[in-house]
Amino acid sequence: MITIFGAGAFGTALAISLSRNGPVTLLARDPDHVAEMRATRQNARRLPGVELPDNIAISAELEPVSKGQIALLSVPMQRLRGALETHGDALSQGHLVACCKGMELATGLGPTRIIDEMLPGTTTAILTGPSFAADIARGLPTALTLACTDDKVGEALQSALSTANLRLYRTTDTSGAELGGALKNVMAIGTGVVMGAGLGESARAALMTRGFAEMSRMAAAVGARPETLSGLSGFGDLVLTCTSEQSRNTRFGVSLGRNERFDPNVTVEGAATARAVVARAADLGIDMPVTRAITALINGELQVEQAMDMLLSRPLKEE
Ligand SMILES: NC(=O)C1=CN([C@@H]2O[C@H](COP(=O)(O)OP(=O)(O)OC[C@H]3O[C@@H](n4cnc5c(N)ncnc54)[C@H](OP(=O)(O)O)[C@@H]3O)[C@@H](O)[C@H]2O)C=CC1
Ligand SMILES: O=C(CO)COP(=O)(O)O
Repeated sequence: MITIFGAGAFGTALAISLSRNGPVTLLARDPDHVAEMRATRQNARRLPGVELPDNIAISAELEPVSKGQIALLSVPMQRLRGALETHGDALSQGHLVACCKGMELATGLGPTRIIDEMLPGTTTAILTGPSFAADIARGLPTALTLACTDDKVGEALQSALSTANLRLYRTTDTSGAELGGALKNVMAIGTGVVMGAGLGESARAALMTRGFAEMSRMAAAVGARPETLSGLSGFGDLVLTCTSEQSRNTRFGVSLGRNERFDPNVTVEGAATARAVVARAADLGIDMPVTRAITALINGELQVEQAMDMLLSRPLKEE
C-alpha cells in the first residue's frame, strides 16, 4: 500500500496513476475535504473533473507507515517542514519520496535535505520532472526522474512508482534533481512575465537559455551532476513549465507582466523559491542576474522595463 500525504493536484494525480498498480491511500488534512471526496469520488477543490478509482482510500488520519512502506510527500515546499514536525513520527519508518519542487525560504534547503534534517537516518528520495497533474491523471504518457541516494532503494522505488503511462528514470543525484525542479519554476515566472508584457517569443527563448545557464552554474556550485540538469528534472521541466499556460508559475508571471492581480490561493512555488535562490547564490558567490531580475519583479522592486534594461545593459561577454 502506498501512502500519499497531501491531496493537492499532484498528490491526487499520482494516486490515480498509482492505483493502476494496487491500492493507495490519499491523505487530506481537512476532514470536510475527505468527506467531499469520498462522497463524489472527485477532488473538486484541487483536480476537478477526474474520477478517483475505488482502490484509492481517502483519509484524514495518517496511520503509522510501516518499515519500508512508500510514502509520497506532496505538499507545497514551504509546508514540508511543518508537515514533518507534525507527522514525522508516523512517517519515520517509511521510504519517503518528496514530490515538491522548491527551496525553503528560511534555509535555502531542498526537500530531501529537509527530510534528512527532520528525520535523520531515513532514506530519502525525490520524484520530479516535467508533468502536469492533469496530464498524469488523464493517463497521458509522462516521464519523470526518481532520485535516491541509495541506488538499491532507488531501484525498488522506480519499479513501484512506474505505471503503464508513467515512466521513471533513476539517478542517485538528489541535489541536482531537486535543484532543477526548484529553479525552473523561477524561470517560468520570468518567461510568463515576458509573454504577459508582450516582449515576444525570442525574448522567452533567450530567458530560458540564459536561465538554464544559471541553473547549471548553481548546480555546479553545489556538486550536482551536469547530466541531471540536462535531464528530465532540469532541462525537461524547464521546457514544459516555461512554454505552457497550464503552469501556475507561468500564469503568475503572465499576470505580473500585465500588472494584473493573481489569486493568492494558487500554489506558485517559484515565488518564495526565487527569494531563497538569490540568498543561496549570494552565499555561494555565484552570479545569477536573470534570477535576481525575476525576484525583483516578484518583490515589486522593479518594473518590467527596468528589469529588461538591467539585463540588456550588462557588459557583453562570451557565451
Ligand atoms: N500540480 C502539478 O502539476 C505538479 C505539482 N508538483 C509539485 O507538487 C507540490 C504540491 O503541489 P500541488 O499538489 O499542485 O499543490 P496544490 O495547491 O494543488 O495542493 C497543495 C496541497 O497540499 C496540502 N497541504 C498544504 N499544507 C499541508 C500540510 N501542512 N499538511 C498536509 N497537507 C497540506 C493542501 O491542503 P488543502 O487543500 O487542505 O489546503 C493541498 O491539498 C508542489 O511542490 C508542486 O511544485 C509537481 C509536479 C506537478
Ligand atoms: O511542476 C510542474 C510541471 O512539471 C507544474 O508546474 P506549476 O507548479 O507551475 O503548475
